[in-house]
Amino acid sequence: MTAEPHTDTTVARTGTAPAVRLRDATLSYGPRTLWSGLDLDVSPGEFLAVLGPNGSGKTSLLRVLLGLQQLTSGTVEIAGEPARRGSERIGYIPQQRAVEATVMVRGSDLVGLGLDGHHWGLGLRNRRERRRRVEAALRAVEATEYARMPLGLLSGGEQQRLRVAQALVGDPSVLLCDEPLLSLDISHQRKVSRLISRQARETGAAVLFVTHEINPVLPVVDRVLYLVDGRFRIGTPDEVINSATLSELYRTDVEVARVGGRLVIAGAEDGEPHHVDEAEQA
Ligand SMILES: Nc1ncnc2c1ncn2[C@@H]1O[C@H](COP(=O)(O)OP(=O)(O)OP(=O)(O)O)[C@@H](O)[C@H]1O
Repeated sequence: MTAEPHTDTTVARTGTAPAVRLRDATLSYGPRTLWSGLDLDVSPGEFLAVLGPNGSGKTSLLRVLLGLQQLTSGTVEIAGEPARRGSERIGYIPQQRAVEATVMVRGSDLVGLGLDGHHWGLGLRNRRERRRRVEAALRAVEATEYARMPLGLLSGGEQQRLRVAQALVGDPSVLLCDEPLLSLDISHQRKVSRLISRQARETGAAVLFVTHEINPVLPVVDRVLYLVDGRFRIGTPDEVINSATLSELYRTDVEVARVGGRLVIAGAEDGEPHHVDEAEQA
């Protein structure tokens, strides 16, 4: 889609080299095109929320940036270089999968992989610095207490906080987060959102944050990429998450209301992806 609301001019305005750049990007699986003509620049320090119903291609976009999935056409660059597997510039919080109860790897070892998982042996060079950084990352997600326990014995939320620490510990230029708040309680949702946005502000990491629930991150989001059935819009939350734009994207009547600083969306075909749940209001 090429019309005016989708034109991405942030980088041109600020003059900063983009951390992520997609040009005329198309991704198809066989005859099915997930998205096409996607032009997107994400600046260092920017927080971009990636929204859309199930199957709209959000995770696939992250896989493209990770070099795990080839574009069908167009180009993708991370910090000026073509996307490639195993880039140490990228921190990645994958969509959560339960770890088998038999997995004996300790939480602190998982976090350490975020520092030297790309280069076997690097950790031996400076063990003290490595330990300091791992411990700081564990403290940041409040995981110190259980960091020595086997992963398989931890709750889903505890495991998730360790994945967040693993993604942050390497001080990445680009932080890719695939629904990182799932399975976290409200208090840890807030803490993790703030932690990720602080990382963006303080280290200049560009954040792409896939989520079905915009409200926990609304205060820290700079722009939104909203994908629906091959169509998309890019802009500030106000530019994109409004009744007119979402009705156009979903091709059905969608109502968006602001309630106490939160967005309530009704009528989207994916249910109500950003409605305020009871726990959130508590
Ligand atoms: N390697 C693949 N080959 C064929 N189809 C694929 C492949 N990977 C993903 N798909 C399909 O592409 C579509 C988009 O998948 P993707 O995981 O990117 O969606 P999503 O927006 O992240 O969805 P969700 O919100 O459910 O996580 C899905 O219908 C999926 O089945």
